[in-house]
Amino acid sequence: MNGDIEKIMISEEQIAVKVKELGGILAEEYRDKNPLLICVLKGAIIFMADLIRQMDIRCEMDFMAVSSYGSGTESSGMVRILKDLDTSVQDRHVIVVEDIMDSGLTLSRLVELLRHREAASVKVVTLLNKPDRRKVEITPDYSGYDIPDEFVVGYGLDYAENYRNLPYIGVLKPEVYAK
Ligand SMILES: O=P(O)(O)OC[C@H]1O[C@H](OP(=O)(O)OP(=O)(O)O)[C@H](O)[C@@H]1O
Ligand code: HPA
Ligand SMILES: [Mg+2]
Repeated sequence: MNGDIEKIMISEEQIAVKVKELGGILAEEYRDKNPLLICVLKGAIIFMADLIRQMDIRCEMDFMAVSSYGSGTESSGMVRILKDLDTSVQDRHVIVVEDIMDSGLTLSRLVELLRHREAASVKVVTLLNKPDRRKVEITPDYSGYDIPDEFVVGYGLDYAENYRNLPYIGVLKPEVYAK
């Protein structure tokens, strides 16, 4: 696992500081709004788990699974709903929680869907943002780190379903892709 990593881009300590900061900002903004945090499975699960514990307010969580990447490193452009929400978003203040905004396709489709379902408000929080890769016009409402156009793994992010359990954000050695 660790041996497959070429470099650590964002350390465990840096992530913790940023997650605490984002949690504090969201708690302030959403106090008394009982927001519904939607975790976009699977990548956002680790971020969601840490973020929600840094929000000292009443809030709820739900989960959605969508897929655009399959097992590769390029978005297919199609966003399929693999698992839908259990909760109605109608008249709810929704915060979509993501690990990364890359092409922006996943989040733009998701935000559109949640607005169509008549959420009171829809905002996006992402730990990582890759603005250079955007294919649609969308900006995260809250973002942890802007990162360069490199494929990253760890802290929920996978390559072919592996490496999600690394506690930091890293870049794989090129030979890993050749396997
Ligand atoms: O901005 P985009 O180009 O749409 O890419 C971002 C999305 O792609 C990844 O998920 P993926 O669909 O690979 O599923 P996963 O979360 O289960 O890994 C990532 O977790 C985001 O959800
Ligand atoms: O850089 C990335 N790493 C892992 N999954 C991703 N999905 C979009 N971008 C990425
Ligand atoms: Mg994802």
